[in-house]
Amino acid sequence: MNDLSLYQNRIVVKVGTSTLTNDIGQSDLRSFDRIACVLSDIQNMGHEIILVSSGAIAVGTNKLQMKTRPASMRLKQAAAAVGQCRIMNLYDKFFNDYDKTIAQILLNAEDMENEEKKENLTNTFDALLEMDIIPVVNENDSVSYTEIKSEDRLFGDNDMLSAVVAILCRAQKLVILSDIDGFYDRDPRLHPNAKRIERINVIGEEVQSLAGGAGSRRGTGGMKTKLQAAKLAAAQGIDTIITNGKHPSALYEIIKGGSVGTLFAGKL
Ligand SMILES: Nc1ncnc2c1ncn2[C@@H]1O[C@H](COP(=O)(O)OP(=O)(O)O)[C@@H](O)[C@H]1O
Ligand SMILES: N[C@@H](CCC(=O)OP(=O)(O)O)C(=O)O
Repeated sequence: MNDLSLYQNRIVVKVGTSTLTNDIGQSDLRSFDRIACVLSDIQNMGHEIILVSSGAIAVGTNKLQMKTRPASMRLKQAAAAVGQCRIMNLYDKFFNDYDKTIAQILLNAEDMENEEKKENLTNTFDALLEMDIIPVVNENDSVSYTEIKSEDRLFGDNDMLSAVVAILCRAQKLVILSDIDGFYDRDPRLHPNAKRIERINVIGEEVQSLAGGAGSRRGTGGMKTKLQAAKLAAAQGIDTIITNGKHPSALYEIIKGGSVGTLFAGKL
C-alpha cells in the first residue's frame, strides 16, 4: 500500500467512561464483556481492531473507595494509575474468554510530536496487529494529564486520542462508543424532542453549534470533542461513527457499511 492509503479492514473503537461504569460508579462488567465479545468476533471475521479505552480515573476512584472523583491533579493521576491496572485486568479476563490476547499502549501528545517515537509506535501497532493481538490504548495520565491541564483539550480527551490513533494506524473507520445513540440536532438530555442525524458530510460551524458538553458526571468532553475528533479523522479520509456503547453489536452493521448512529463521512 502507498503512504496515504488506509487499511480497509482496520478499525479503531473508542469506549468512554460512562459505558464502562454504572450509575453508582462501579465497573459495568456486562459492558466490558459485551465489548470484548463483539470485538473478538469481529476480529475472527478478519478485521484488525484497536481499542481506545477511557475509564482509568473512574475505575481507580472506585477501587480506592474515594467517595467522589478526586479534584486535585495528583490524586486524579494516582487514581488513573490504579484504575489503568484494573481495567486492563478486566479486559484481559474477558478477552481471554474469547481466546484473544491484548496489549497495553499508553500515549501522550509529545509522543505524536516526535517522528522517531511516532515511527516506533506505528511499528508496535503493526507488529501487534500482525499477530492478531488487540492493542488497548489510553492516555498516559500519570505522566501528563492534558485533559485536566489543557483548556482547548486538543489532545487531552480520549475522543481526540482515538482520532490521532486512527490516523497514525491508517484505519478505515473510527467508531466512538458513547452513552447516547449518535449525534442529535440538540443535546437530547436537555431537549427530549431532539432528533438523531444519520449522516454528516461536512463538520462546519453550523454542525459544531449543535454540540454540547458532557452528559454525565462520568463522561468528559461531550459531543464537542467527538466532533473535533471526527473532523480530524475526516480530513484523512477516515469515516467516524458515533453510536451507543450499551449496544456494541451495532459494530456488526457498521462493518457491513450499514447505517447506525451518526456517520461523519471521511473526505480527502
Ligand atoms: N448534539 C448532541 N447530540 C448528542 N449528545 C449530545 C449533544 N450535545 C451534547 N451531548 C451530550 O454528550 C454526551 C456524550 O458525551 P460524554 O458525556 O463525553 O460521554 P462518553 O464518555 O460516553 O462519550 C451525551 O450524553 C449528551 O448529553
Ligand atoms: N484517560 C482518562 C479518560 C479521559 C476521557 O476522555 O474520558 P471519556 O470522556 O470518558 O472518554 C481515563 O482513562 O480516565
